[in-house]
Amino acid sequence: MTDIARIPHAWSPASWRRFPAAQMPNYPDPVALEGAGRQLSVWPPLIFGGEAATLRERLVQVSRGNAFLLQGGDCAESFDDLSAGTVRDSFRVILQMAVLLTFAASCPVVKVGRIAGQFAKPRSSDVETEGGVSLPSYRGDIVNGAEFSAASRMPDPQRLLRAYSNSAATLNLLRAMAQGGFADLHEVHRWTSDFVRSSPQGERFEAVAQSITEALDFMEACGFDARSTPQLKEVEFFTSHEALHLHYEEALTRQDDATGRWYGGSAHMLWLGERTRAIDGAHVEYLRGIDNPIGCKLGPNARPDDLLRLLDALNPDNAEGRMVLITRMGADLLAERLPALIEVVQREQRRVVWCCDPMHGNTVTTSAGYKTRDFPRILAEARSFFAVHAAAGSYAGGVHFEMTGQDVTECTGGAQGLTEAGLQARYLSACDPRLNGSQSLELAFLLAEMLKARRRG
Ligand SMILES: O=C[C@H](O)[C@H](O)COP(=O)(O)O
Ligand SMILES: C=C(OP(=O)(O)O)C(=O)O
Ligand SMILES: [Mn+2]
Repeated sequence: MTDIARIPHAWSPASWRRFPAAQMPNYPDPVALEGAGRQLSVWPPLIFGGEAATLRERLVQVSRGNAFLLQGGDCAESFDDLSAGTVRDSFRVILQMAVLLTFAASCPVVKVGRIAGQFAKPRSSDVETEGGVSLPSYRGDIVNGAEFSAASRMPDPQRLLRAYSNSAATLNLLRAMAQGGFADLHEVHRWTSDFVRSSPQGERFEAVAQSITEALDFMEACGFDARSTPQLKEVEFFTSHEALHLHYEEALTRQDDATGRWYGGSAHMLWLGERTRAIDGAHVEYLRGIDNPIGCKLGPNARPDDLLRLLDALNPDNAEGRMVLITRMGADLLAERLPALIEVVQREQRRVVWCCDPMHGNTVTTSAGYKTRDFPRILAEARSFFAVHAAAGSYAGGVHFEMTGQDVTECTGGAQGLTEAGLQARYLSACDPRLNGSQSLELAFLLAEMLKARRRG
């Protein structure tokens, strides 16, 4: 394999087309695909380069150990699920998690959703077989439909346009909620959804919310105008998704007038998946040329040498705030495999944010055919991530997880005691199992404890 950055050629938003692209769908009508790309390329970008640059500044603070990254959302957003309710419910759970960490551990939290564009999925197999019938796998709503029928599984370029408009509508609501009063700390009691309120986690959260309200009342009684302080009234919220569908990403790439830099215009942060991070592949080629913060998933088989070559290609200047390394090794393997990666980053003095995805290395399929993850194993990987970093003198900078604000039954375990038999009650995910609102809060309480312990040394 030859590293892409060592092959002399000029980068452009389309230069990825010269390299092998893993996980791309097979479109029956390539002309229609190019047409959809042309349409997207004249529509406005969803984010501005300046916003991506702001996220990089926030990530500099994470890499220096002054803040914590919280990145979460659906495994796969679905077109039909878009409503004010679904967006609001996910957003408020992330707000709740962030406020818990900020309050309990006095740690600023950088909030990034897997939202407003998380529509493309890599799959382990190109085909899915049911009752003796084999069809192309579901690859996310931007490509084809989840329903098991030949018509639905046919890749359709019009879906790129729908992905754009769903993302725009989602982002519009997120921006309104972040800045229009919903995220005001005075509203903290409204962030708990009804089904979480009655759970043990909901009660625990309400106790924290009460303390926050009392702190605000105290500040106001002292004459501090908490109601018009932007830091208390608004939040910064960023979007992200896996940069998998390169026709879509190419079409939304824009050059910043002021700086001449290229930005991916589909989200603030984009990441490389575990299955698309080949050093000679199209996904690395696309991402190396844009200036957004870039994530890179690292599974248990990632070798130190692979990581160095990726960092050379994606961040040749070793700029701070550019790279987020998202390890997803599984609770059993992390302690064995992560130290070598940390060591090479330390030895080569690479500037990165280390983030833990405790979901993707812990997926199992039940005998009834549900993909699930056991909550205690998710917590175990998160704990192990903190412990390994602490032992190496490295900063555990964030977590990346799949969640929804809905009352789903997709991951087993947690305070609700969800069992395998209970999964079928409300298993709604189109792809991987997500934490529900209550399990997400439970994870946040554990993280808060670990952050607090670290702060106290
Ligand atoms: O997040 C996505 C999944 O982990 C990925 O699509 C692989 O899932 P699969 O093994 O069911 O294909
Ligand atoms: C596919 C995903 O992850 P990974 O690339 O780590 O398997 C994902 O984040 O949904
Ligand atoms: Mn997933």
